[in-house]
Amino acid sequence: MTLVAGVDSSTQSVKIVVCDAETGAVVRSSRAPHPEGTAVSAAAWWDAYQTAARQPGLLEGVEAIAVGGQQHGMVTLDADGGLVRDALLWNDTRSAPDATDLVDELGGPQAWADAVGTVPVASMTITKLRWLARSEPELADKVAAVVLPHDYLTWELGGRSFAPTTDRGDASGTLYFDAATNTYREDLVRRAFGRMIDLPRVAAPSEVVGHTPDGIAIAAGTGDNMAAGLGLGLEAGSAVVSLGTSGTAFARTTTPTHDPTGTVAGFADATGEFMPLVCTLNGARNLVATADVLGVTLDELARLALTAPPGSGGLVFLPFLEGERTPSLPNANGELVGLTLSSMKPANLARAAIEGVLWSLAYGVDVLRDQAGTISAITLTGGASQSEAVRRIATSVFGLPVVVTEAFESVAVGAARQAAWALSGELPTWKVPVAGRYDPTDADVAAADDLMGRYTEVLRQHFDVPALKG
Ligand SMILES: Nc1ncnc2c1ncn2[C@@H]1O[C@H](COP(=O)(O)OP(=O)(O)O)[C@@H](O)[C@H]1O
Ligand SMILES: O=C(CO)[C@@H](O)[C@H](O)COP(=O)(O)O
Repeated sequence: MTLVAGVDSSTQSVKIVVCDAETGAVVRSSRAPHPEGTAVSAAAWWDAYQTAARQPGLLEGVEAIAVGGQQHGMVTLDADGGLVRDALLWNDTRSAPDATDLVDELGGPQAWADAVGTVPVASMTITKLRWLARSEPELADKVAAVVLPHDYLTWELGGRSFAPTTDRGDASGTLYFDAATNTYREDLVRRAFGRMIDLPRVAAPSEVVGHTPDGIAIAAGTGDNMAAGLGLGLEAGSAVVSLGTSGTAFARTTTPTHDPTGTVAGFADATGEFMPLVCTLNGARNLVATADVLGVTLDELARLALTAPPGSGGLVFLPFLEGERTPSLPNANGELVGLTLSSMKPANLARAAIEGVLWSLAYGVDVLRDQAGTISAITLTGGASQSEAVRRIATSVFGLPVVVTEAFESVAVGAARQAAWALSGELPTWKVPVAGRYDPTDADVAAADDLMGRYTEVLRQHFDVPALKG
């Protein structure tokens, strides 16, 4: 059996899977936690990878490996390859004013949508470059190169024996890469940082970029969402909704998108096509926080939520516990609206948290449809997709068929599939372990419409969101 490995280096942890290159079946796996916080040393991710990889026999017989990594994080290297400062992560909002400045300087949101397919918000690497140049000029002076989390791990995996590489999927999240022409926009780097820096070479989707000291072929790797797309075999016409630390909704298109409202980011995927994507800062952790407040486990939260009616008795939970990126409200706090003697029940709060987190992505799917065309089903993935309540409530929030998988590390498996592609030169067809499909009833579709109306109205009343659809 030919074996390949995939790595998911995401916000909260690293996961490694070893798969049969022919079928994709996972034969071994391991994981290790990442440090908390929105500014983290990239060395800690490499340490976590090494801890997970030390599991006896894990990588035995593996012939190729690839890394899917959390997107956008700014990893700064000096001329000797040392880390200049902690990486600022995708969910670090300190560069929000820099995003506003960059949007204005280029001539507004449409100019950015035209240039690189995406309007800057604090998550994007380019805004972090500007923040660094403005806020820490002495450190900025030391920066020779900037790479993304997956680029850094790929480089370390190769024992730093080749120059850093990236792929067009992850590069498209920097906002100084134009995925329509596959070129870096050096003018935008200079605009943000004041000078040019070394950037990783953009490898082809099925390329072997180097080898580990043990002789394992290393594939290009990609962003975690792009890897999940590969792991789930995403095709045009459906969307993936991921509930990890972030919430994301993304589709696959053959042409680039350019959404000037900033809701949909015009990223590239890991196959050579495009991946329009909506991302929120508030995924699974809002559910964890709600379970904590209610003093219950995540399983109990799910059981409780399923005892409440659709609409949670009138409770509306705007899930902005970590500020928000889509819509762009970096300084927002969450809101719980509609408290009455009858609605203020633990079960309603449990369900409202799930409805709120899913609603923000249902809103995203609505806008995604405008950009990507028909979306006729949703596949759920990410840590919180294992919640029975999330799975069952999703149909009455999206009003669409919802496909769920067995417990499945879609990012790590997608990275492994890319490794198999690089090894053989053929993208293998792997079976996705689908556990079930929930088709919405007429009542679910009506509940989804009602929820969308109520949430959009509360959002409109409580926050200034000029580009709000509907
Ligand atoms: N049954 C569940 N219900 C809700 N949240 C869950 C459940 N299982 C795991 N999670 C949450 O999912 C998150 C981890 O998901 P994951 O996709 O691995 O995140 P990331 O890729 O961002 O590190 C954690 O916050 C964890 O608490
Ligand atoms: O910023 C984005 C997508 O644009 C996030 O989706 C990050 O890629 C982090 O992902 P998770 O750690 O939540 O999987």
